[in-house]
Amino acid sequence: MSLKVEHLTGGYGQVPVIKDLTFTVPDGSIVGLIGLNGAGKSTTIKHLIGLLKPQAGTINLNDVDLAADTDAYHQQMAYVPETPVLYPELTLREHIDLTIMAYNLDAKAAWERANQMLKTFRLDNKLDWFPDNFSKGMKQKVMIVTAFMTNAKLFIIDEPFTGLDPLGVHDLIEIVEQKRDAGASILMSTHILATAQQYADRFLLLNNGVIRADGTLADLKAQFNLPSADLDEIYLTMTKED
Ligand SMILES: Nc1ncnc2c1ncn2[C@@H]1O[C@H](COP(=O)(O)OP(=O)(O)OP(=O)(O)O)[C@@H](O)[C@H]1O
Repeated sequence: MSLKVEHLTGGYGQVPVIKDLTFTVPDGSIVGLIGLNGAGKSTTIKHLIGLLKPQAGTINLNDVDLAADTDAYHQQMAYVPETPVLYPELTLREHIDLTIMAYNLDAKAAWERANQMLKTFRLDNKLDWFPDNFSKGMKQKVMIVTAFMTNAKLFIIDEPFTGLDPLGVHDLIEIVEQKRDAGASILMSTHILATAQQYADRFLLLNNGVIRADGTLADLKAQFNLPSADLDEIYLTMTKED
């Protein structure tokens, strides 16, 4: 079960950006996708959400193959992009209703989940606002609510910590941990290593489009032979290898 990626090679043209990636995001775990600017994190994510077509390899979520059954795959996953994408002509309430339709959710239960998160993010009194009236962080929170109100098995979050205030980061982590504890798989790309180290169960270190290391912090310490290092030191060591 969970997300299984095998021998994934892909990118934008003939020359691959990511090369032969094999990894899993197990059920009930938060995996941090870590790498320098240009390492291939966003390209990997674009493949996982079906925006790019692999040159080789397979992407499988709970036995549903992305290439073979794209709709069933998408029903099981939710994505929070780095830059919020909202419909300018729809209110916050209409974004929630649209998500209920797109994911075929039970409206009452979904609204209960959404209302809880809207309250946490202090957006519960802004249901009739349009996206133009929201700040960047507020738009990001709307994206988080519409993703996490679904029953997705896999949540992919691209660089979630940069646009949120510290309280927002804290609230997001609580929401992510609740989903993890309920058995979901979460993959998040980030440069904020201290936060990643605190909350992720496993890490995937990408360097120049290949996986340099994969595992828990203890696994990484062993792989890099740095028994007392933190994620920051391990990451810096990796970047100096080139
Ligand atoms: N639309 C595109 N067309 C062609 N090449 C691209 C495109 N987007 C990214 N690339 C290239 O793919 C490589 C990996 O980029 P990617 O955006 O996946 O990196 P990243 O790890 O997400 O970096 P960052 O931390 O800066 O977001 C880079 O060499 C980049 O130049």
